[in-house]
Amino acid sequence: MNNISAGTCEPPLIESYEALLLRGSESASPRTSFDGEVAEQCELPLIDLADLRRGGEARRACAGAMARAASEWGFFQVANHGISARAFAEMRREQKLLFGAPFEAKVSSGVLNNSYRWGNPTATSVKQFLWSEAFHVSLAKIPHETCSYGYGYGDSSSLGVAVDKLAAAMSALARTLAGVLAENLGYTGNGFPVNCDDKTCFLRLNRYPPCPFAPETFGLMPHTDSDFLTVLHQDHIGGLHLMKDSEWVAVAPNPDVLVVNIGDLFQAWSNDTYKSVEHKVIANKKRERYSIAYFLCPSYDSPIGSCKKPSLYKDFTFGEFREQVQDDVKRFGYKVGLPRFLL
Ligand SMILES: O=C(O)CCC(=O)C(=O)O
Ligand SMILES: [Fe+2]
Repeated sequence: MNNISAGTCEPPLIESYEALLLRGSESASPRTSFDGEVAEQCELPLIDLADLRRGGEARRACAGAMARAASEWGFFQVANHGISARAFAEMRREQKLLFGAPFEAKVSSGVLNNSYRWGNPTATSVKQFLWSEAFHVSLAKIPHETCSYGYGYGDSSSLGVAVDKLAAAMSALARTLAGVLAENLGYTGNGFPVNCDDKTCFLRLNRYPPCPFAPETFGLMPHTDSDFLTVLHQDHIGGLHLMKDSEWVAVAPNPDVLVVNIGDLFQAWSNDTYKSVEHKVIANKKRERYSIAYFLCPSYDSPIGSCKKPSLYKDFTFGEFREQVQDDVKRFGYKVGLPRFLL
């Protein structure tokens, strides 16, 4: 990393990739290696949230369709979601400025609470390399002074405002969707998930630079999300793939809708009724791609529990789940996830 010239905004992906190639180790586990097949494009189930607001039979049908998609696909798209195109455009503008800042500034200026990541520091072969950079922002605190990254790029107030505004809108939407899905399984409590507020969640700003080794390279490796539910806004480039009936399928990109997926915690709480499905991003040779993900998470000390007895899973808190995931990634190079907690 010593040969980075001042002002270069790109992380040293090529250098790191080539260093891994030189190491020549092909020890990637089979579950993380690229299979080289071009996946078919699919249309995810599309849920019109205007029906939810209509109430009565329209709401019931909408909730039913959402629950079906959550159990058959683990994924769906929502239209008429109520978040303005302007809020996404403003965030995207800030996102582009932020990723356009010098690499050194992204790494060391402390911007967005030191949440910058790039590549895959634990990769032992090119099959595990990630052609992406991201700010994985805990919403516990985004003090506005950490929104400044100097070098004359961007200014603290507009980045902070865009993050706050979008996080609030995505939070409200994620909670509404989680509430409807929980209600569908008989939940009658107030607000779902419990112990979840604006400060326990995460916002992730992703950028996938053009990749000379595409499409044989991951932007993001196959994974499931360690949360209750994720809401994703992507641009028009495409690259997101998900596992459907044991095959990878590509999600047709549509910036006018949001992609929603069930996370591990919802799968556990729903006793496997809703599915936390593996997904990945394939890098693109020519075009850069941006996405924004909101992760609906409870506080670390929250017991996840189950809506049905007997539960398929041991009792665990979100903190215990995260710790186990981190331990497994350190020990094996990949996340084991929910199977660790099966009874
Ligand atoms: O960028 C995407 O399309 C997917 C992002 C994702 O899966 C994640 O951030 O967990
Ligand atoms: Fe994900």
